[in-house]
Amino acid sequence: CGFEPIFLGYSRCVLKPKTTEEVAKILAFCNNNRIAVCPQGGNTGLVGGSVPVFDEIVLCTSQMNTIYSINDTSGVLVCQAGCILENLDKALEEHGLMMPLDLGAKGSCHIGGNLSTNAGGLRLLRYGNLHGTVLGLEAVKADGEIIDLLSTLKKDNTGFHLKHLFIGSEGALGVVTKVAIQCPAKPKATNLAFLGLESFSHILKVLKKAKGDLGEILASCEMIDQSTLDVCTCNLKLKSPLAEFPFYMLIETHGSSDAHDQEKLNLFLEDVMLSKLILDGIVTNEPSKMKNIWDLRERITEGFVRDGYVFKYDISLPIEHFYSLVPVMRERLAGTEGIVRVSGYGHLGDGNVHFQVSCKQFSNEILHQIEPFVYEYTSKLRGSISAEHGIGFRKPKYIHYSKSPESIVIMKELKKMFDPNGILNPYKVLPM
Ligand SMILES: O=C(O)CC[C@@H](O)C(=O)O
Ligand SMILES: [Zn+2]
Repeated sequence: CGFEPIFLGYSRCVLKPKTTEEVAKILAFCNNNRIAVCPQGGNTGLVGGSVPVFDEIVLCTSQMNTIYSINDTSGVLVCQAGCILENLDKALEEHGLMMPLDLGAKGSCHIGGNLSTNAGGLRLLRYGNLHGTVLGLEAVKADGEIIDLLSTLKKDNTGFHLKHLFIGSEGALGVVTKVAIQCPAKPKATNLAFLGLESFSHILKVLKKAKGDLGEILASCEMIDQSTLDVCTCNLKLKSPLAEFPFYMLIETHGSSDAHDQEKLNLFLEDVMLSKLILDGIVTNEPSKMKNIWDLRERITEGFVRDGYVFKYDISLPIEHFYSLVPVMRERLAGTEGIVRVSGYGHLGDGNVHFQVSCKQFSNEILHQIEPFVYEYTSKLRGSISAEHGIGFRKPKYIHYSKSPESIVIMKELKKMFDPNGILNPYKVLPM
């Protein structure tokens, strides 16, 4: 999982059920025999949630890949949990639809894993997170009981909204087996701007202006700092269409009329150029050019790996502080041997920064200079210590930096209720 050696897993048994009933039988057996289970989708997570760290049985959803229905009119897709995100997108394309979420791992991540981790990704700014787009789901509790919450309705206020308990609980309360999700129309027009900027204060101004001027067509707003872009250009040898600048922004628009969208985008770009908010920029709607630009963003994770060891932090902060941790940490780590780069990039439009410190190899000394400082810093600003990657195996002992003692107690009570024997993803998500 991910690229961090601490997540090397071990398991003697991988089970690949095809149906919900098979999942139910496996869990009932494991529950009765007190056998720990690690639910696993595409195993693309970054916090070790899908890794069997203590010889758990792996319950892998890769054989559960049936699409049951796609409704052209309502836009509702119903499928099994093991469908690969990119395959769903391709299937929807024939119906003029697309998945509401998109992430770098789309070629291997499973929709069930996406739900279980409440995956965010690159177009959350426009289409919202899975708590909004998932209409219903089916899940199996630790004791094998099947919970049918597979509504396809947009509106349903009959009682408690139980589906939300399974979205983002990282397989600790149950295994998601089926999904009903609201899919938007595939945009007829997509345009992508790649901008070079001089400072983070300019980025904030451009973000505000993009929200105001592009309004309903704004779909993504990502930022990358220069040292992060270097992992793509130097480590992966990707080509950037712009010269070097301290910061970059990717702004994608989705709309129904190319002429209308381009007019808006061009006016916006003219303004930000004239007012010197940006230093340079290009805009394109050519699929191959858009792909090359998106590669500079989507392949960052892969690029960082080539530095050696990467300390990764996935943080939500109030927007004015989005980048503030980077200079603070650069100062804190100045002169420390073995550091390759201290960088920040990520989902600017959602206030979610991916803060990374890469070094030639893992070092305890560097780790202790970063942690718990990074969590304390985030907590003081009332940010989240895990904005989209979850808690997994990596962060249970830090959850208190983002959650109050009272809410941790409620989470533990819920866990006891859903999984009294603690067989589902033990030692993950919740602190001991
Ligand atoms: O590698 C990471 O830390 C971030 C991965 C992913 O969330 C992204 O936004 O590219
Ligand atoms: Zn991300």
